[in-house]
Amino acid sequence: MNNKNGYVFNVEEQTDNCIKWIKHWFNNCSGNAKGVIIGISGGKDSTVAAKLLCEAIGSEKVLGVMMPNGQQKDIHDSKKVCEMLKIRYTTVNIQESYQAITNSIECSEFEYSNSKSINLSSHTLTNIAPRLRMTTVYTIGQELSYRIVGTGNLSESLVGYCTKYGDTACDFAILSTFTKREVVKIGEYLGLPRDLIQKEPSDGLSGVSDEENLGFSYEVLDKFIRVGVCEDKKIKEIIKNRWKINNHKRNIQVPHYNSEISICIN
Ligand SMILES: Nc1ncnc2c1ncn2[C@@H]1O[C@H](COP(=O)(O)OP(=O)(O)OC[C@H]2O[C@@H]([n+]3cccc(C(=O)O)c3)[C@H](O)[C@@H]2O)[C@@H](O)[C@H]1O
Ligand SMILES: Nc1ncnc2c1ncn2[C@@H]1O[C@H](COP(=O)(O)OP(=O)(O)OP(=O)(O)O)[C@@H](O)[C@H]1O
Repeated sequence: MNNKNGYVFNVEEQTDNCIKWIKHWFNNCSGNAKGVIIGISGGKDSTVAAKLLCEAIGSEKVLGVMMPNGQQKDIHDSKKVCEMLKIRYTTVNIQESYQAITNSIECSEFEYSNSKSINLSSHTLTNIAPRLRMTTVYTIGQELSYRIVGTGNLSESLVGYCTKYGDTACDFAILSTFTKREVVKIGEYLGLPRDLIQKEPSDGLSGVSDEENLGFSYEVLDKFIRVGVCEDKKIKEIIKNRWKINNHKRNIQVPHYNSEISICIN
């Protein structure tokens, strides 16, 4: 892809740089971690991320965690990824925790509400699973001295298609500078099976594809990101609006009224 500023995605160079950065981060910035943990969903992002990790630090240091919420219809893809990459893996089913937290909240009394209780909407429920997965991987990671890998990409991040403190929570985010289509190109370059990296992107939460949820395709979004062009004016506005209203996920607000905060540790 080439834009007015001369941006070209050189897959070979970008993959190489990413692998070098992972290696550097792990060896120098991870606080002597023993390994890394990645949630393996069977989708393209975690598949490509897992492969990059294996190339960078070796498959023996990568632990995959499969976290179905009850039955997951493509769990065979998750197993296939772990076996293909020869990484150790485990399965933690989050269904019981999901039901427990949902019931506990719905059974609690809220003094301000007329009915004294709340029924969680499907939208709110959607974000519970990613936050339980975050709790799961951080718990295992702390116990094993392993660090948590983020698999979020630039496209999802720019339009906020991710759960705050859910799948966005990580110790290092290895795909964060790549658009969705660039992630696929990296996967192809690394020789990953087409059925895994051409799979239709889905959050595995809402029951529909990302593109149905968002109302535009990643092809359109990624072109807008890299080339600055979006032919459909309505979609252009939707994307710009999503970018604006989700800014809070990329920049956490802190007080700015103390312009000079004094910290004396030296
Ligand atoms: N202006 C503002 N300033 C500061 N904070 C603000 C805020 N507006 C909302 N917030 C906070 O953010 C919360 C809403 O954000 P959040 O909880 O993330 O929830 P939200 O953005 O409403 O939903 C997340 C979306 O991402 C999708 N998703 C999630 C996970 C994975 C994937 C995937 O494909 O991998 C997709 C999911 O299907 C859903 O459509 C609010 O409840 C509030 O606490
Ligand atoms: N069922 C699951 N088991 C383990 N990890 C999961 C599961 N669902 C989501 N995750 C984690 O959350 C991340 C975000 O989910 P998301 O659906 O965006 O990614 P993906 O499935 O890898 O790729 P795609 O967006 O192409 O479907 C995943 O990459 C994975 O690390």
